Amino acid sequence: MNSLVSTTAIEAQSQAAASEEVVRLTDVKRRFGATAALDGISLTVRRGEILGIIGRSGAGKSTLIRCLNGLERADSGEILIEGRDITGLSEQELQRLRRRIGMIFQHFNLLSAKTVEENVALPLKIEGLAKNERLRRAHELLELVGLADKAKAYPASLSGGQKQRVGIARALAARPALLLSDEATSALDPETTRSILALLKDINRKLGLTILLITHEMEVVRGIADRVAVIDAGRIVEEGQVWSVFANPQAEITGSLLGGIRPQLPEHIAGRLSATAGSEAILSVDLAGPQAQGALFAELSAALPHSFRLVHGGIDHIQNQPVARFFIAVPARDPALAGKVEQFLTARSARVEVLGYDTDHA
Ligand SMILES: Nc1ncnc2c1ncn2[C@@H]1O[C@H](COP(=O)(O)OP(=O)(O)OP(=O)(O)O)[C@@H](O)[C@H]1O
Repeated sequence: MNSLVSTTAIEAQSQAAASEEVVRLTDVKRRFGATAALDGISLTVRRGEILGIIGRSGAGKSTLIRCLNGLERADSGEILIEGRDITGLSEQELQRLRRRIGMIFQHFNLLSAKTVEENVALPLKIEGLAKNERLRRAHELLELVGLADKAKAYPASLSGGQKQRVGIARALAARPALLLSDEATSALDPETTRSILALLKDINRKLGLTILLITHEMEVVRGIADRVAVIDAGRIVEEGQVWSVFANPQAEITGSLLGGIRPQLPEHIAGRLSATAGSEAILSVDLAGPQAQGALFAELSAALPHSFRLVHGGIDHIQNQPVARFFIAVPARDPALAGKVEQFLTARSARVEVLGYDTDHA
């Protein structure tokens, strides 16, 4: 049966109601002594969705993932997997639950003494499937992850990216309802990371697989997630569609995690900004959606000629939505000009901030 839940009528009903939610956490808490590792986490992951959970080291990501697969017990709160609360399950029931949850890890966790096909088939051996069935399924999965020719190889002869492909095939062997990815690309170089994220996205589309991934890299979230939840000190401090959180981060931690992949004011300019006076005012301009396509600056130029010059920035496309961030310089000789430019842009849904005055621009 393709479910964790046993077949009493009431349970079947509640499962149907919750079938679109593979995961639902409500006010989950877990302390270690004085440390609140999880301090009231509530979130949902819908079927077929990819949710990215991002946070700094120590934010609570591993504790969250361990609570989800039952390796850690929550102190309080509710954890529903496919509509069933797992917080009170016995060890034996948790083992059955884990079959519904595939996991991939930063360091792959492959068995070095077993071949690739044996690694992939292992979860099915535990399930009690006959050997020819196990190998048939393993080959099907190796085909899916592009490693059909490595079935007889040992993990030591594979690259990091190939090892993670084996890890993904193994995680999918028992047809899980949920794939948990624990920093699965953190040990990989950027190009291999991109290929693994593309593979996960492809599997998500082909199989409708629900994926919850934890990471400390916004690039990973940007590359694959539908929604993102930002975790800090055991709390979800921000949550939303990836493009919208990238376009308009609310929490300070989100802004800082985004720092590496959003345009930033070049350091040599930032370093010489004055808070009060200079030859140009430097403004940051954030835009998302149709307004971010670029016509806005042409309109600004037409409405207020010679009112600005572009300093830095660009347009990104996230989940097919344009997300733009520019830095512009407005001559300070007319003290009212920066205010007029700001007004023009904010009236058209841009977020504008005066960062300071450039003291050195000729
Ligand atoms: N078994 C434990 N005993 C004591 N403290 C713990 C334990 N597990 C986690 N913690 C503490 O709980 C907090 C959250 O830890 P957790 O490992 O969940 O964070 P994380 O976001 O996964 O960090 P990282 O990215 O570094 O793995 C940290 O302050 C950590 O020191």
